[in-house]
Amino acid sequence: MGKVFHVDKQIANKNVEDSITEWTKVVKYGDINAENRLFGGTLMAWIDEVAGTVAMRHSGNPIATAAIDNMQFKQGALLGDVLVMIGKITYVGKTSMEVRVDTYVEDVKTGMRHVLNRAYLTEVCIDHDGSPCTVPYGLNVKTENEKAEWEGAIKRRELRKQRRMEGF
Ligand SMILES: CCCCCCCCCCCCCCCC(=O)SCCNC(=O)CCNC(=O)[C@H](O)C(C)(C)COP(=O)(O)OP(=O)(O)OC[C@H]1O[C@@H](n2cnc3c(N)ncnc32)[C@H](O)[C@@H]1OP(=O)(O)O
Repeated sequence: MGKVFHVDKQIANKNVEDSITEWTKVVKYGDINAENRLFGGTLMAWIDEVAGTVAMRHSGNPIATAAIDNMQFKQGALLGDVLVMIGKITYVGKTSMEVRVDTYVEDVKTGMRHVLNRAYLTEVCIDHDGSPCTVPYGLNVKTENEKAEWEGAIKRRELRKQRRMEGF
């Protein structure tokens, strides 16, 4: 586990582009089921890793995934497909961050990308004993898109809170 920041409040802001993370993966034999399709669980693990990397790059701190929203598979990916995964931070709370990960299948002939999955993940900064700690950096929200994501994140946060209060 990396070094842990110990701050009571956020010390500075970072930009969304400071931690944007893009991964390209080719679907290989070890990733597919008997129908030559990418396992959903494998994709979930990759999404988790992309989001975790974004959150670690934003906070400079160890993190844990608290929640993953919305794992709809809009289409499947097949053996040999090229996947592009783009993760970006959308919101920073006191100890948690929301990260959006978009996954596309890219047609290598045309460069066209088709959406496979969109997920929002809640990543929490943790200290040496695994307890939540302050995210050292806030977020500069500059563009209209970034503002819309931030406002959407506040609504999603409320929904998650409500779900937790209802016990699931
Ligand atoms: C330096 C650069 C290096 C880059 C190089 C990268 C290298 C490559 C990286 C690979 C990256 C892999 C990334 C994998 C990441 C895992 O796989 S982690 C493993 C799976 N996850 C876990 O084990 C977590 C288990 N859960 C827990 O430990 C605790 O529930 C947590 C998450 C620490 C939260 O603790 P808690 O006491 O319940 O927290 P609580 O005080 O109630 O809430 C704290 C915050 O979390 C939020 N929260 C808590 N529970 C939830 C929930 N269920 N839903 C939504 N929000 C929640 C709260 O709203 C609150 O937010 P703020 O208002 O403070 O912003």
